[in-house]
Amino acid sequence: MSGAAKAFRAGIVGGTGYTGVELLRLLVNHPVVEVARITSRSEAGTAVADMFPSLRGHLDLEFTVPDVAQLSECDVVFFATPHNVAMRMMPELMAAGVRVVDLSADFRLRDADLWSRWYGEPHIAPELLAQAVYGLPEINREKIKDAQLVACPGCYPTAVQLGFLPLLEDSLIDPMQLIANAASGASGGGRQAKIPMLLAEAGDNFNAYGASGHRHLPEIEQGLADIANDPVAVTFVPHLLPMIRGIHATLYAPLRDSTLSLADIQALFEERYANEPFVDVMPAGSHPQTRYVKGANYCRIALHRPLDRDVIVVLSVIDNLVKGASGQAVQNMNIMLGLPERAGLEGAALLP
Ligand SMILES: NC(=O)C1=CN([C@@H]2O[C@H](COP(=O)(O)OP(=O)(O)OC[C@H]3O[C@@H](n4cnc5c(N)ncnc54)[C@H](OP(=O)(O)O)[C@@H]3O)[C@@H](O)[C@H]2O)C=CC1
Ligand SMILES: CC(=O)N[C@@H](CCC(=O)OP(=O)(O)O)C(=O)O
Repeated sequence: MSGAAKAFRAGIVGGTGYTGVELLRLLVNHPVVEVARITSRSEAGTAVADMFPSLRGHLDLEFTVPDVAQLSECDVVFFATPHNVAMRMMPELMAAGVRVVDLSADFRLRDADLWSRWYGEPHIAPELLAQAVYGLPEINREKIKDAQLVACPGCYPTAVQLGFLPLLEDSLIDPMQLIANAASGASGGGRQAKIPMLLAEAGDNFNAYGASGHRHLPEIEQGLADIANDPVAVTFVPHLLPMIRGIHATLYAPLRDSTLSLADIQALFEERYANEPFVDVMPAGSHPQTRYVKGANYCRIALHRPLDRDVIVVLSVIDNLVKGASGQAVQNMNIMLGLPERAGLEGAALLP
């Protein structure tokens, strides 16, 4: 454990969940950011390395109860809490001038009424929704630089938006007929997940859920409509896969111009993502696997045009806890603090 102080101090609210411990895993290797505060109401006073022995030797810190004054001493505060928590503390933290990266859904939707329809209670801080910048760097990098509050995208919305993005930006597909089938590992349900995530329920099984309407649908449609500059309609069906980490999204889009070849579209994707440090366009016709991104901050994408028909199939994979949550949060923090975007996120995926 190095005793040398680093240049920036980070706080984490909600450090005992999967995204909290993933933030810790990434930040202990960050060259210039140190975790100075980490909160848990239930584990206050417990050493972080006692709760998470995976961090023994990396971090000498105890959980404390969430306290705005203490958090205000940090350069950036992450919320790794369930929905409906960050919005309660946000007005006070924002007034204290703290910069915040929220991993929950509290500030992802711009419309407070839409938010409360999907999240089940009135929004506590609707006046802050307009200030929140949606934290998908591939779209909002410039706005993220100066943002005080960044709302990190959900895991499914990250995989889906990055897959459709170049096609919608160039109006190549019919935005009203998009289909996204996506499957997630069980860590997507969080550490407090209920019965469906038990090994005996989720193991050796595969099922769709939320097919009649999942809370990520309005977020996906809001993001894609911004990209398309037009209304979009997406049929989105999430599935639970018996694995720990990873999302595999299979996206289907009707092509507007049948004279475009797969090679043309591949070239478009390669050009659009050429300068993106964390989006990898694989050779056309390949099949990205979730293990190609396990533990890493990448989204890997591959394109298909089956039998040369007028449908583009995009395969998009991420690690739900990294590019889908904590890695993307660190990427946003790097942009906000003017640091190299890859700082702390250099690691390659874990294989096998
Ligand atoms: N798992 C994933 O793949 C992804 C998750 N997310 C989102 O990230 C967020 C965190 O998820 P996850 O890591 O699974 O953790 P949990 O949802 O299990 O949240 C756990 C943390 O929040 C703290 N917490 C709970 N209630 C409160 C409260 N009222 N005030 C302060 N702290 C509270 C808990 O500590 P204590 O109760 O001890 O205070 C605990 O540390 C969620 O919004 C989730 O939806 C986003 C993308 C992907
Ligand atoms: C497998 C599983 O249950 N996944 C979660 C979504 C993942 C997630 O945490 O969503 P947020 O980013 O919005 O928090 C679900 O479907 O509710």
